[in-house]
Amino acid sequence: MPKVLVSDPIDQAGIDILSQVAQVDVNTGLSAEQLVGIIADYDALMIRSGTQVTKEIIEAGNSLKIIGRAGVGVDNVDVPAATRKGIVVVNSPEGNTIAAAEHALAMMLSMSRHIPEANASVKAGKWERNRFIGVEVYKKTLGIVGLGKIGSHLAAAAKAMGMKLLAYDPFISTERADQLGCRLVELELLMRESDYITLHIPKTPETLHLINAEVLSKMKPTARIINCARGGIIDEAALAEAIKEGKIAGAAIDVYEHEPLEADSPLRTVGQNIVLTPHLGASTAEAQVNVAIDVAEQIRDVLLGLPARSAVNIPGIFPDSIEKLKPYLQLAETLGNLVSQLAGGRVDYLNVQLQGELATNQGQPVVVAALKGLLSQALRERVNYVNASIEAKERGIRVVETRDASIRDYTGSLHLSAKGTLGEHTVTGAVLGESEIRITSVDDFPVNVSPTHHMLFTLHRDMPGIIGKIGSQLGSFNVNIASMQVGRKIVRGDAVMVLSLDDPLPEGILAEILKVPGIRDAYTVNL
Ligand SMILES: NC(=O)C1=CN([C@@H]2O[C@H](COP(=O)(O)OP(=O)(O)OC[C@H]3O[C@@H](n4cnc5c(N)ncnc54)[C@H](O)[C@@H]3O)[C@@H](O)[C@H]2O)C=CC1
Ligand SMILES: O=C(O)CCC(=O)C(=O)O
Repeated sequence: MPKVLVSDPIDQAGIDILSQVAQVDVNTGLSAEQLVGIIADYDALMIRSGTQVTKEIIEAGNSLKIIGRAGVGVDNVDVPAATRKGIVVVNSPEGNTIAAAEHALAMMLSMSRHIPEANASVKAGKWERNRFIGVEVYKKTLGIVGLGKIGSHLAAAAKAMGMKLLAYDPFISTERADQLGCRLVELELLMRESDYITLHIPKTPETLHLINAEVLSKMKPTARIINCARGGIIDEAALAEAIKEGKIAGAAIDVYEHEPLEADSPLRTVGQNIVLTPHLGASTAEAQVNVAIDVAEQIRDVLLGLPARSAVNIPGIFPDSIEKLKPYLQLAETLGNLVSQLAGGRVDYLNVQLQGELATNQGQPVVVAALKGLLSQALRERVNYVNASIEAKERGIRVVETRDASIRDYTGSLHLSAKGTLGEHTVTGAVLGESEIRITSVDDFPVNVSPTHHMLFTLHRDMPGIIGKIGSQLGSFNVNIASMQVGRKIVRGDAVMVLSLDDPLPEGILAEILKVPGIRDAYTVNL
């Protein structure tokens, strides 16, 4: 019988499901070393946010087939390490949406009406009615950062309470924001105009300390901020200082850069203008049953050899023919990611054309893979083969699939065009041999390059000296070029340059490149 380790408190409904197919050991509060010591005995690991599933634990888990996160964020799992080891990571993308949105709402209201301090005061025997004059949220402006599942639910509730809504989400269409009654704006404007700001974004390298001292300084002195998303999105020291110095009116925080919150955290000494809860966003009876059942069912299915419905790292829904399609899925994902970065974040249209032999195949998985790539900048590991189409639909992205079997430049190729904030861009790619992926055109200029982690694309006039100038610009920023190729249709006309780089492009370099005479556009891409 397979063995499942449950290392965080999980609702009994989940344990009951797992027990149908496995021996279940509930062992919470283990240290990382203890987990490394015992994990080799287990086929599955089920966690909440308390367990950090590190590379060392994954490497020691020689029998592990699946890690189930009973919740949304998988930032406490080293997903790349699990993927490399062939371990499926699953989550529950929607099981606690309502709970988290309601917690943010509760935080906003309790902060506005001083509920925690008033409660403590009455329990201490006092009756201080004049000390606790609050403010109403009615007709106030709520700025929602991240208009995904939780942000959208909160928008509906806040609208019903008579609040005006602003939203910042570079990956959501204006139409979707309009539907939710939100005015889509840039972060700076949201920070300036909102009376309440609430964060509902994932923690990624881009969102780490997104709300720093400078961003906090844009807030009105009467404004308040709520973080029920992830610790580390707000710079905690800067937040504590902003409240202590009266630069902002208050904050309500559920999640912390280090959990449990350290004894000497500056947030603990802010005083009465801050409400702190110990990562309770998902802690409702309903949400805990939802996520436990959702994830336990997926663990049970995978242990029975069936696909998982919310795998964050590998496709879970395709039949056996997946082996044949695999290189094309990889191609589609890469091209989707590439075209989303060329077109700018807010893509509202994607055309996927299946060419050659691919046009005669099952197309849907390839389109889904392209969408997964397209949305990966916004949703990271939360977008998977199962939810990519729904996520795209919710973001108002129009998806069109076309086929042209007569295009035979390669056995099978894929042409993607997307329209976003930076205009319409196209990319084509093919699979060479068994599995070698190539980008074969960019904006209809022919090239033949392998995708790499860091790339630079330019649109320029084909004229003497331009390649050298770009080379020296990159050199002056200490960026090493691994390969370079120019694609053009006519001599001395327009051309694209594709550079594969060994290093990420530092900030500011694009502005310098755009100053080079003849360069029309330049894009950095990270694949
Ligand atoms: N406190 C708690 O107990 C809980 C916390 N969470 C956290 O809440 C967060 C949101 O969850 P969901 O709404 O389910 O996720 P979601 O994936 O549905 O929505 C996230 C949204 O953030 C947007 N986004 C991504 N990067 C962005 C950026 N740099 N700037 C602005 N927007 C950006 C995406 O376009 C997306 O619309 C996650 O971090 C999740 O882990 C979720 C449940 C419970
Ligand atoms: O497991 C929990 O209680 C935390 C939930 C959470 O943060 C999430 O689902 O992302």
